[in-house]
Amino acid sequence: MRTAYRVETVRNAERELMARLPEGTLMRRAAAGLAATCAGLLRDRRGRVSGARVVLLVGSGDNGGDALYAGALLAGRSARVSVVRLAPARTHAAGLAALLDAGGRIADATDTPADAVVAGADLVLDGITGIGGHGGLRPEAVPLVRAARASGAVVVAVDLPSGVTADSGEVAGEAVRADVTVTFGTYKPGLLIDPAREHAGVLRLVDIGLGPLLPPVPDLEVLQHADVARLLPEPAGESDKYRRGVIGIVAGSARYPGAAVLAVAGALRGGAGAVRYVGPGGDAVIARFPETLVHEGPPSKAGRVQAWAVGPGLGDEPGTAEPLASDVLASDVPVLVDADGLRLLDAATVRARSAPTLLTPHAGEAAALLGVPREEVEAGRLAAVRELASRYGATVLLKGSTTLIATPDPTAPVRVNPTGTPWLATAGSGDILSGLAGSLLATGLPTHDAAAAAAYLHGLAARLKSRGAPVSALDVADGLPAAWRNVRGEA
Ligand SMILES: NC(=O)C1=CN([C@@H]2O[C@H](COP(=O)(O)OP(=O)(O)OC[C@H]3O[C@@H](n4cnc5c(N)ncnc54)[C@H](OP(=O)(O)O)[C@@H]3O)[C@@H](O)[C@H]2O)[C@@H](O)CC1
Ligand SMILES: [K+]
Repeated sequence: MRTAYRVETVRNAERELMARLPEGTLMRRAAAGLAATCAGLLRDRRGRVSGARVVLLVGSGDNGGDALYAGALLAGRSARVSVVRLAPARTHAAGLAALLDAGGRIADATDTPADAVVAGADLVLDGITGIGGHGGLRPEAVPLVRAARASGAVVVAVDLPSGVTADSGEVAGEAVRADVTVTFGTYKPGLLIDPAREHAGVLRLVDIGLGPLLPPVPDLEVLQHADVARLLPEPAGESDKYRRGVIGIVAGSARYPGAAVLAVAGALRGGAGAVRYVGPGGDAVIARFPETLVHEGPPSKAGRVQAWAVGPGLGDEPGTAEPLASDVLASDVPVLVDADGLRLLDAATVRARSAPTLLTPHAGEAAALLGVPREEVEAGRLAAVRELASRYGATVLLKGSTTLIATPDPTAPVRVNPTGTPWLATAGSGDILSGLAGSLLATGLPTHDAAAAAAYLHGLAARLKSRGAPVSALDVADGLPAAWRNVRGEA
């Protein structure tokens, strides 16, 4: 599992560690890891480090210090290293001295404009701001950062791309776009959540000895194959279909019968022993999946289920979606609410439920629930998912370029789903996810585990099926068994 911690927590751990070590040890460790990564990138690019042109963009804090010490190490290997200081009077003095000693030069006090110096680089090291930065890049940094991007140099961010918000993944104004980010001690939330994540490129974590001093519960966690494999249900020899769990799907409408088929397609691959379908799409469902148990009356009369998934394609006709959703929410089993089911959702009703609720909005639906513009949710995904979970007393899976899962407990880590492909943004793929997550809920997984395992398998199935090409929602459903095996290391 990958974990991320907020700046305040990182600083506390760093302070404790620094008190036990000789001065400067942490920065030297950070710089050594940074220089090793840069050397590897330069070897990949031009075969050797010697003679490579490296430009350091150095701000006024310790982030610049890291860049300067790493620059000194590269200069010691005969790279041609120049530093452009953004705040010459406040540059890390010992780092600058080390660089100059090793043969580096100052480029901001010459006749050549700094952006021209940057334009000639093989590698640009962004040491403008790290965890001490606030707000986007300041105006004097913008032309330099644009020149770095335009030059074709490899851009390596030190700890974080400068200009992104470490704790939230927000980007206020302009920020560095890195090819690689070398981060120290632990990941920070901004490296894992869009829009900042997009600025970070490939992530490398350098161990500076912080691990034992970080608290056991992180702010974010990113599950990986082994974590998801542990969550997936495994039928015991004596399991019959009822013991494996029955999922009830309430989806589709005269206008959107396909949503019923897609939600059932997801549910059939989620491990439940049987899928019950309730709604007007029964004929279409049976035609495609004859193993489904279909029912036309209200969900409460459909027979026993261990979980419900309600919402995909229910439509917005008054008098149809609402009674179905209300009936399901009145049940005493876990309920997943998606799409049209979210439209009329009342926080008090959800909070009063006796069993857990899982909401699976995309940014637009989340914005409607919160009463804010969609752009606000997209810019601040972490705050939005936390706020929704707290307001509704529910687990919330916020879909999108980085899918986030929050529980109502504000001290519990938010999960970030690492799988997926941009091709997954396709009609009906959310319906598959609803069925799949509902099915995992019916097998007895806790809500946040069902949500995390479903998002992971769904994104992986899309990736396996897509391999760079467009995928349809049904392709994703078809890819789920392979994703399941892949997670368990069986394929
Ligand atoms: N602590 C440790 O043990 C270790 C720390 N390490 C390293 O230190 C980094 C943290 O260093 P830090 O605390 O000095 O802050 P840092 O990120 O350099 O920036 C703060 C400076 O920037 C300025 N500034 C702020 N916003 C700005 C903006 N938008 N645009 C431009 N300038 C802006 C602000 O000054 P201001 O102008 O706001 O007064 C302030 O002077 C950390 O990320 C890691 O790289 C590693 O070596 C491992 C060991
Ligand atoms: K940086």
